[in-house]
Amino acid sequence: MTDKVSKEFTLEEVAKHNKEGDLWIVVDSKVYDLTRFANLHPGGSNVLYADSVAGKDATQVFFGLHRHEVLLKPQYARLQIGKIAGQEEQIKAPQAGDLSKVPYAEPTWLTSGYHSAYYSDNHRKFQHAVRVFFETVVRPESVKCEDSGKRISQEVVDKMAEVNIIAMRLGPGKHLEGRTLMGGIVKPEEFDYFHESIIHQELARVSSRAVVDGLLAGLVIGLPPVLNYGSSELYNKLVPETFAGKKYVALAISEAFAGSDVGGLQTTAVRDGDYWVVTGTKKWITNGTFADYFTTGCRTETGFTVMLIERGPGVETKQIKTAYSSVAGTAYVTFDKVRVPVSNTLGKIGGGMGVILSNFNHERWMVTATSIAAQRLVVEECLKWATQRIVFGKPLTSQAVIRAKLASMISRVEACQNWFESVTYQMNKMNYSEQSDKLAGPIGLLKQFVSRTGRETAEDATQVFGGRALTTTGMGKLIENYHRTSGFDAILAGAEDVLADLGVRQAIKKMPREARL
Ligand code: HEM
Repeated sequence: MTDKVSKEFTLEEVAKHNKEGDLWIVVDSKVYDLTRFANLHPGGSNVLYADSVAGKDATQVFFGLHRHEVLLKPQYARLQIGKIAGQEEQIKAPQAGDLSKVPYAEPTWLTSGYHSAYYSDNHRKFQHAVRVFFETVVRPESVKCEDSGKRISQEVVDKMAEVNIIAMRLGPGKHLEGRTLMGGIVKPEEFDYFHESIIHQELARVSSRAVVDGLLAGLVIGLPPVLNYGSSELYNKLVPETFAGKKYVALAISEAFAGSDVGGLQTTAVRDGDYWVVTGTKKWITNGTFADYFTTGCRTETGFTVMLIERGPGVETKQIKTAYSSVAGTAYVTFDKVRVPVSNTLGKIGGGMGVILSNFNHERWMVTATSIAAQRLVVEECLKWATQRIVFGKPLTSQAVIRAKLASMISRVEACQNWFESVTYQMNKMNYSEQSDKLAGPIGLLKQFVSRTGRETAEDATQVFGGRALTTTGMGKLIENYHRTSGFDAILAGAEDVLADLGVRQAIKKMPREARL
């Protein structure tokens, strides 16, 4: 006995069902009965009754107008009543963990037949497990939360905690000791920055820009000062509850008064015995709407001091509407005479600038990792679209101007990835203070380069997709999202121009006195 979808028809049989009240079509060898669906079709019913569509093989026109995922949705998949005898489906549904076969859709280290100086088989095994996790657990949540603007559910956070993804997003270090990472694929002492970068890049492949931040980016940037500069009491309190996904942290540095110019901050902490009394405001605080702790930069008598402030009396957060989804929890935070134990000070009193500046490196590096993965996805989308889209009777790829745009996009993402890998290798070889000294400049330059190329790629991709890149649903939805949000990479963790300047200033500082032409 054959089931419904394997029932076989000939094209001649399908051709008889070509009118209102009796409408079949073929897409990629599969026969769909659209008789009842026609009136519900979001693109209207009349397009389906066209001579070139009704009762015909509509594969080409279908893929000019819809993403493959439409056919995979249960409500549409069940319209299939059989297949064409002698034909096999060509466009396979991707399986969780699959590597894309589209050229440049994966970095070379994941592309069959290519080699890498940096990645081992352990990284590949790890990457596969992380991709399966993100595609099966995070992607569905990402789609839901991007639309609703609601924070990521506790259920997903719990699953991330279970495999220690939250802990791993903070990089290698003693905080990983004794933990089973991704089911034991990598030992804590072998976990390196390439492993970490895999997590950031896989996350960016399945998520919108806002979800990348909503998935506890605040913790990734707010917790390291506690790990690196906090007392052992603070460490022992925060590490278990945050890595278990039960408490959230935000980094509260920027203010309406000062963004990249950290020196201009106005939030003040005044000493009162064993307490600081903190008053001021913070703006653009990622995850601030739901954070339990705020790693906060304050002006103190002797300079700038960083401290951990727990949500409690005097702490208020309210959501700021931004160009991306409120799933990121972007907040305006007010501290009104908040009493903070002096033991919550991170680093030396008055030594906050060093705490913040050294913390920036990892954050900026992480932003480049996610930005590069997002750009690569845009390249993949453009290559697919330009191949399947027929204009003036030919695929878009037959237009030299489109090929030139693809050339620029591919070159940019490859340049970014290669520079990123080289910096990541240096991070693996350096301790924290060496990184602070030697990599602040290069990471600043790398980040400004990556965010700039990202916006150029967003522009190019928008031209390739045309009007489809302007709608939040349908063929160009990822391009629309990327175009709308790629600017975040250029601002968050240090504005592009400031970082370019930082990189050059660091280089000038290190110019040898004897250097002459
Ligand atoms: C199994 C068959 C089909 C299903 C399940 C289906 C489903 C959909 C869905 C869900 C949309 C909304 C946009 C999106 O989410 O991508 C859509 C839009 C559309 N569909 Fe279909 N469709 C089918 C076949 C066709 C065919 C054969 C044509 C041929 C002309 C067609 C023409 C359109 C058009 C013109 C739009 C509007 C596109 C836009 O706004 O850019 N559809 N369809």
